Amino acid sequence: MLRIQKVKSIQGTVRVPGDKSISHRAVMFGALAEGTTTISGFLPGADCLSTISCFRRMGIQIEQQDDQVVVHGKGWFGLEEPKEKLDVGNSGTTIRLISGILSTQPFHVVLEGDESIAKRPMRRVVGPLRQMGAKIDGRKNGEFTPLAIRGTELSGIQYDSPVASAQVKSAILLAGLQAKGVTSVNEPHLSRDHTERMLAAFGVQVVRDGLTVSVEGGQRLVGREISVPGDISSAAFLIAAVMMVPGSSLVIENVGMNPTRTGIVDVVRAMGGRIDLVNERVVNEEPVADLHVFHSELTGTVVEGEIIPRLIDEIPVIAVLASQASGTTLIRDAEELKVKETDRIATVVSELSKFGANITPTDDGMIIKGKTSLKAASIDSMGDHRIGMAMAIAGLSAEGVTQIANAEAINVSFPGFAALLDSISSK
Ligand SMILES: O=C(O)C1=C[C@@H](OP(=O)(O)O)[C@@H](O)[C@H](O)C1
Ligand SMILES: C=C(OP(=O)(O)O)C(=O)O
Repeated sequence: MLRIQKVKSIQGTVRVPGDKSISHRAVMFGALAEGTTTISGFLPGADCLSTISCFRRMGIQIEQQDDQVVVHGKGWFGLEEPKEKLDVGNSGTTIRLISGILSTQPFHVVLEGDESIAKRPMRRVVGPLRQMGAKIDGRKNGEFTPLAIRGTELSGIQYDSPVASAQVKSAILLAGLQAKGVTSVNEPHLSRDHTERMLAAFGVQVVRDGLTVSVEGGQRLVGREISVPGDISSAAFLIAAVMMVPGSSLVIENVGMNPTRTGIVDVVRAMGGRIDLVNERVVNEEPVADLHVFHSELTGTVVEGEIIPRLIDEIPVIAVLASQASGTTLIRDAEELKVKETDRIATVVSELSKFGANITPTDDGMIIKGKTSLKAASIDSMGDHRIGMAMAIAGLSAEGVTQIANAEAINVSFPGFAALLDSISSK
């Protein structure tokens, strides 16, 4: 149980843990590369540890201590058939990206995860991988886990993805690296492009043409050093904390500022919030900056269209911010929220309503009317890390003591969240 109290102000200079998307990819690509990959700034959260454990079970030697990781890659076909099922835990990124990799491997694997993973749609990757020739089975004709994959020789496809999903795009491109001919993926809006950037850093040729990205089969990856920036999706909770508590200001150093991820900064600024970018630089093909965040009075906004994939994981905390902004905030085109760790339209609405917020669900998002004064509540994260953290932030400006059950889910992406928040709060 996590307890959160109203705070007087948020102040300090901090770093957030490493980017989850980049950490997963660094381990996966390191395992498939020839030679050693050394990762610093790795996120030692439960999801990325699931990725490490899956590759260890396939015979890859990986040393991990806190945020330092060494992966002893054995080349694309150096993986071995695991003796047991692979457990992806709570991680959608692990199961979807690994499905693309395993579709090319000459062995049989069963993939499984927790209760939340069992409800998340898999045909979005299973369908296109089958079109490439992959042999994949799963409950409800491959829609749900457990998935059983028997790798084989694949052929490249030109895939028009109905969703802007980096997990779908990445699974297909990874399979495409060992498929005959060229594989390309087109998406309705640009989703996060860490796979494309990191493959290039590992020596792979990746061709982008607008919203279409292509790779040719038969390419090899070469091990290297990767420095992972702080996760903007984790920084988002601290940005929101500053905006919620009058008189606050905070420096968040070394945050990944990949433009496919910075929707949160754009939305907070559109609401009237001040975030200054300092010391902007590029590390391993990824833009990075220090964020200077200042408390500001916010007004409601509309969040829709191409920005949605650029802030999809931040919508729970944007809803919290919107409850403290004057006027109405509309969030549209975000039906993808329904297939995350929980149905995040339903869980944000149910939990934020408990604080007294004025929030209504819609088919593809939510409507929040502000500004309401929040009262402490008894919250359930429902096993969803982002719901747990978003509600903790709401608790910072609520009268009384907020209690968050199942708060251990927060370790999925932000180990040390509660202690970090405490260290910058004055009560
Ligand atoms: O590729 C990734 O690392 C991720 C992609 C997104 O999911 P979708 O691809 O399902 O949009 C995001 O929500 C998830 O937290 C991480
Ligand atoms: C949706 C998320 O992750 P994943 O899909 O990897 O479980 C998330 O971190 O919010």
